Amino acid sequence: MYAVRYELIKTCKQSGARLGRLHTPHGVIETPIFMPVGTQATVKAMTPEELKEIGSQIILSNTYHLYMRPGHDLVKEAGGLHKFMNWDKPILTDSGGFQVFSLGPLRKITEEGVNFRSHIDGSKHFISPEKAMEIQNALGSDIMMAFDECAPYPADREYVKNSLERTTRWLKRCKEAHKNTENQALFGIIQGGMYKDLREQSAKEVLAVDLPGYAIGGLSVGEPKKLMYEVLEYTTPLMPVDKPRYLMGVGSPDDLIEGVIRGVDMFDCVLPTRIARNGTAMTSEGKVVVRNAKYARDFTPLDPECDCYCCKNYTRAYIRHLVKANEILASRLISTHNLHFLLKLMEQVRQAIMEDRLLDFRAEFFQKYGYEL
Ligand SMILES: Nc1cc(N)c2c(=O)[nH][nH]c(=O)c2c1
Repeated sequence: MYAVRYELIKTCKQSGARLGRLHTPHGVIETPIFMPVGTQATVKAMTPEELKEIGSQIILSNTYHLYMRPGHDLVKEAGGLHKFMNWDKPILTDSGGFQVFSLGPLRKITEEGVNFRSHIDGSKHFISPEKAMEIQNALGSDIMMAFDECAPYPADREYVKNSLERTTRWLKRCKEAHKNTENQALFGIIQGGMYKDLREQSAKEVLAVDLPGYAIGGLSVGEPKKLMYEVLEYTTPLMPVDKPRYLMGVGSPDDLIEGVIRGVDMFDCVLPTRIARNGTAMTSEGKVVVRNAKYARDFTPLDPECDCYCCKNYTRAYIRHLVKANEILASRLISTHNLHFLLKLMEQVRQAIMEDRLLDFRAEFFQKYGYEL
């Protein structure tokens, strides 16, 4: 019996996309779902109450960052991550591998694990699959990610093959080391870069490890969108239909829709909150870079079709003023809007799947947003 159970509700007749429910110890999640990213135990600029208000069902937090600061032992002493950050809905934690690998020259990979220096103070550290499990067990997340290596893009075939095979060996060590299996679900991660046969090999090896869910890693790492869609096209059909499929690091409106059409159930990305802090909003008519002078006297909402707190109460002119004045409220308002926009988009996607018209919805949305089909 796993801590997390996926229930397939319906498959869209028009697209093959899936409607599901993910049952977790902290509540049921309607899928397909977008997970706001709360790197350091906070979705930047948002309170948990505001996240719930805009419809967040689950959030993601980063193992590497919480290990570095304030430390997983402190979070455990506080009663776990849910209590520490006052969030009583589901939490997914990544394994830390991706952040550690992003440290570039500061890290050294061995079969045992990864030696690296802290991005905060340069101190030396080592994370192994066992350590990644210890940290996530201490955090108490509902879904824990296996310690893996996300191959860079581009990467040569031999590197990607060796890397995926090590990721498989690490996954087996993760499963062995995982405690608290009744309350925390471990997900495996399929790698293999942009090579079809290596994706098939990684899927075969990772899916042979019996787990409650699986992720597709190694995408959204700088490859062209079309290439990501192509890899998804032949990877998701290899995955079990009765378990959730999580595409890591993906979160633009077009990629979410294209991912769902290709059978993905879960997504996460820093994009909506990151671009918000740079003064860019996602709207029903495409991106609005609100700091642009053309909005100086635009007394209309960021998005005329949006019913979020930001769009109901503030104008582009006011938000532009806040951005130019580097006011904290700018990040708060645009983050609120962008997250609401993506969560609302996923609600519309779920409705379109229910009505067997997801491809029609894509055509309508792309036309309005300014995407090319
Ligand atoms: N784009 C990506 C974002 C991520 N957070 C991850 C990850 O955490 N692990 N493994 C991955 O391959 C990966 C890819």
